[in-house]
Amino acid sequence: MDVTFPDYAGALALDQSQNDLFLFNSNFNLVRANGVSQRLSTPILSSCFNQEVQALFEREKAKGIANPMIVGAIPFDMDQPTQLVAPRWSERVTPFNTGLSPFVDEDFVHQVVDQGFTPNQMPFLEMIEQALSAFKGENLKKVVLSKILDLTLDKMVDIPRLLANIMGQNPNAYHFSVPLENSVLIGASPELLIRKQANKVFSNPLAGSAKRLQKPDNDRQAGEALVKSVKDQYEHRLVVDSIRSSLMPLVESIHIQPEPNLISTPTMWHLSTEIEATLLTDNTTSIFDLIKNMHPTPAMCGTPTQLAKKHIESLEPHQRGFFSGLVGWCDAQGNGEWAIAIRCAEVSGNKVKLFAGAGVVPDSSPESEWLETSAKMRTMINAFGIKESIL
Ligand SMILES: C=C(O[C@@H]1C=C(C(=O)O)C=C[C@H]1O)C(=O)O
Repeated sequence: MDVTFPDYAGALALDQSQNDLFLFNSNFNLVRANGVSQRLSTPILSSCFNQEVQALFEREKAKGIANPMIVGAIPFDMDQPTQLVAPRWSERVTPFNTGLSPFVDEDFVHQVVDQGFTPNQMPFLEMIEQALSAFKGENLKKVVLSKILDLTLDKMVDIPRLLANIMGQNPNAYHFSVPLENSVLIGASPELLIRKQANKVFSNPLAGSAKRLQKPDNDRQAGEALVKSVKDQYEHRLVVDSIRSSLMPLVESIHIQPEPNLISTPTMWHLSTEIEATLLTDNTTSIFDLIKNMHPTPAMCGTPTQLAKKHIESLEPHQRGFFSGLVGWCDAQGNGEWAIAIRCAEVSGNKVKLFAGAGVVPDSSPESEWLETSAKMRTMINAFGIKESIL
């Protein structure tokens, strides 16, 4: 049966006229929200952040909302302002699963009028070389470096239709559409920083990547080679070790898969580890406290965190903003889910920014990191229906 966009949007309860819809969809929760009752832009690391969250929830409760929600985005740099809101309307329902996937809206096509990378290929390769020389002198073990692709498209982007395409093309991802001040942050992330349900927490870090290939045999071999790659296993282990040590002081028990799984998105292979923990009893740890301990993991930043962050600030010519930050929701009862803002775009009218990063360790090669970051941008290039070869 042919599935048209209106059918698909109907199944998603996507309102085609709403450009300011917040949506977050995982295998566990579909959260939709709309309008702004209160805003919270205080940086998450600010000393008054937790008090402000409490005060915001209290004011919502005073309006008669039993279990208010906060939705939005947290930047890569936790000292920068958040864009969080208590919405006027929200709902959390069982996740979207209509059996309509896969859905590709063949008529949703964009042409690229103008494009530019920051940094361009040559300066990107030099940036990676500089990172490689930084491993020699210091205690640096891994640094994640990124590039931005700025696109001007031939027409304004229809956000609900883009979202339907993202969901149809990437059925297993964390789907999100988050209205920001002057743009919409929208994408299909494969990576979960944290889901919290009462005193149970779950995290699913990824690190170590290979591009999917067209021919099934080659594709399978690329996945197998990733599992055997000492470099990628090392890159991955740094992330898992960091999450273990950030959760340890807060949990009663923790279970971490001994070896990573191989997982795939339509465009990439990744090494993936599932982590489950139970918080200490009588614990007042909020999901934001957990985020403060965990974010940014070495999957987005590097190891050791502060040193890697310093290198990112000096090597990357762009500001990441919300890219490689977090998108999600939480409620006043302490539940919530925050995915990492990757495989996504910031869209404003017909202007689009794509982002992709890659973990650099001493065995990395600059050319491979360029190719890996381009491959990661494919998720969104495909979702926009961009046919020309621009990467
Ligand atoms: C930073 C990105 O991806 C992250 C980096 C990975 C890696 O270096 O192998 C893998 C998955 C993500 O944790 C991105 O997609 O932009």
